[in-house]
Amino acid sequence: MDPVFMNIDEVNRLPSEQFIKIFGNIVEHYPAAAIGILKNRPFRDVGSISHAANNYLDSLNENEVIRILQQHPDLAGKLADLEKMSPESTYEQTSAGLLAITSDTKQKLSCMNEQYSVKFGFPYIICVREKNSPGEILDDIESRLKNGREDELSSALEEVKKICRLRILTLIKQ
Ligand SMILES: NC(=O)N[C@H]1NC(=O)NC1=O
Repeated sequence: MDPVFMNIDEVNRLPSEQFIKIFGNIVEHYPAAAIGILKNRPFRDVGSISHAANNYLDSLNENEVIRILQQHPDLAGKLADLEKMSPESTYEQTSAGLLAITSDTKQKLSCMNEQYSVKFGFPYIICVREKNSPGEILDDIESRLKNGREDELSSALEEVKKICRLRILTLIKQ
């Protein structure tokens, strides 16, 4: 991922198309989020960008939320194998150690991912940069598999917000 470090004044001065280009993947493959927060400029600080993104995400209906969840690559899944993930996801999954797991762990993860999406109708999403190891992620998916659909839908959206916040922080010089 090419790091872009801007300060908040530079962010506020960016032409709209540039803003959308740079912030277009703060929500995975969903540039509509960057477009949706443009009107909130000028931002006071990095926190207010992430606040605007959270408000945008909270304004979406269930179908739109599910569409967003479906944009995320599975953890250590097919897209990772094919090296076809976005630079942001590649960075995140690498930093959580997911691209260097044993085939046993990979198989467990794949099996639980499958159970999860069959049960809930959307993929398992977690902000992996907040987890220390693949083992912690396996424990999380195992425990979340026991939840009901409504709870999981809102947990998944909260995880998208965490991923989004960390992606915004990566772009801004503080
Ligand atoms: N499935 C899923 O949670 N994917 C992701 N999570 C994260 O932090 N980056 C991703 O690509």
